[in-house]
Amino acid sequence: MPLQRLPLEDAELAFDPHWLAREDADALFAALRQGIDWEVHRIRLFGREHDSPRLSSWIGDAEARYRYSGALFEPRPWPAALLPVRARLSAELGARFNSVLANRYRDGRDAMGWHSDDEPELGPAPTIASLSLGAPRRFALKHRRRDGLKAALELGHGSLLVMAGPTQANYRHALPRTARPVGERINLTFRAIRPR
Ligand SMILES: O=C(O)CCC(=O)C(=O)O
Ligand SMILES: [Fe+2]
Repeated sequence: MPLQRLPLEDAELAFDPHWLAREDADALFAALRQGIDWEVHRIRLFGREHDSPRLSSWIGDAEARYRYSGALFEPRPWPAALLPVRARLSAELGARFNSVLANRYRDGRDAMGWHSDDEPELGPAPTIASLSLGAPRRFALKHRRRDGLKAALELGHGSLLVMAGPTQANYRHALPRTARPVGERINLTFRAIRPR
């Protein structure tokens, strides 16, 4: 099934719940869980440094340095398992991704707070391709200025969500904590970074 446009005013979203076949998603999850050097990134929130509540790795081509939540990240090299995924995304989306932020949510306490991916390195209308593996989690979006404009969707194993155009300028998004018992999840956000 191809990517389906999701109707949400002031956003440009496309979704495919089964972008990766089950077996391919299983294999990629296992390869990344074991093959990435997962770290706890420090993030700045309201002027204070904290450990982020998840494991992360910033991966990319050498030029893809990235300032994220107040810290500068030098990219790690691409794991072999990600190269065919990057090539397929680039071909299907007509976008040239040079980096990916990998996040691993160990259980329902791991999460990501409200933010927009609007760092200057991404440019004004970035195309960000978000591939999810493992346990399904709820992903929420809310408009930055227009009260009541919001959406939520479940990002399951092998699903692809593409956020493009004005989405980051107009919306924040989050991966909320949950008290439900949930298994591990890995999310990959493919990005095109323009070096400063
Ligand atoms: O885990 C997710 O689905 C969200 C990740 C995200 O928003 C990000 O990496 O910027
Ligand atoms: Fe994000």
